Amino acid sequence: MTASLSLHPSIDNGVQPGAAHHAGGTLLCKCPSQKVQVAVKSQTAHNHACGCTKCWKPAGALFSVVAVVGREHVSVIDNGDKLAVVDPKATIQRHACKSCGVHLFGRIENTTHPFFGLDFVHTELSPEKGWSAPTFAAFVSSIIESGTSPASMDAVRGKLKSLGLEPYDCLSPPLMDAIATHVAKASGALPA
Ligand SMILES: N[C@@H](CCC(=O)N[C@@H](CSCO)C(=O)NCC(=O)O)C(=O)O
Ligand SMILES: [Zn+2]
Ligand SMILES: [Zn+2]
Repeated sequence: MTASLSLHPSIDNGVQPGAAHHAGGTLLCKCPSQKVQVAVKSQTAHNHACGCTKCWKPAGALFSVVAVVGREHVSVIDNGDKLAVVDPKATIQRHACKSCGVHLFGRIENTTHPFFGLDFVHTELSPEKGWSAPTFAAFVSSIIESGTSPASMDAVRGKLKSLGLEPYDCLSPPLMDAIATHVAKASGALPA
């Protein structure tokens, strides 16, 4: 791999900072007409590049870029009949457009999951600017599961670091700590 290595079109030339005040926007699928439209009426959080095999990636991208937002801020506003859940057994139920394949939002329905209440969204699907910027890269080693050569991983991690996106092979330490804290409170190892 070379310096022209492409990770995702929204970060390849540098990460754009988010706006201090951002009211949200509308996510659009990639159909030429009758687009699925999903309103997200809040700024997002924990935006990250994700190398896992399950998150939606634009054509040719090695990574998805995905953030979370409270599910109460997410609503389908048009052409919702085109949506279907990609894998009903997955923890994150990704609602995708049946025509173009884009994932409009991923929802956790398990009320005991540490991230219950948060939806996963790809804000590149919105024409609005100012969404929170990605701050790390998750599940980096997972791009091998999609066919990336292990020999490319030094270059991939190097480019992520050069973009200021620290690479992790799971989630970031604060998110892993939050998950572990939730588990410990549920088991009684920590006070609830
Ligand atoms: N190696 C696997 C990892 C998949 C995975 O665990 N993905 C995470 C992160 S998705 C957004 O950060 C996850 O929480 N998945 C739950 C789910 O997808 O339902 C692979 O690459 O497939
Ligand atoms: Zn579509
Ligand atoms: Zn993912």
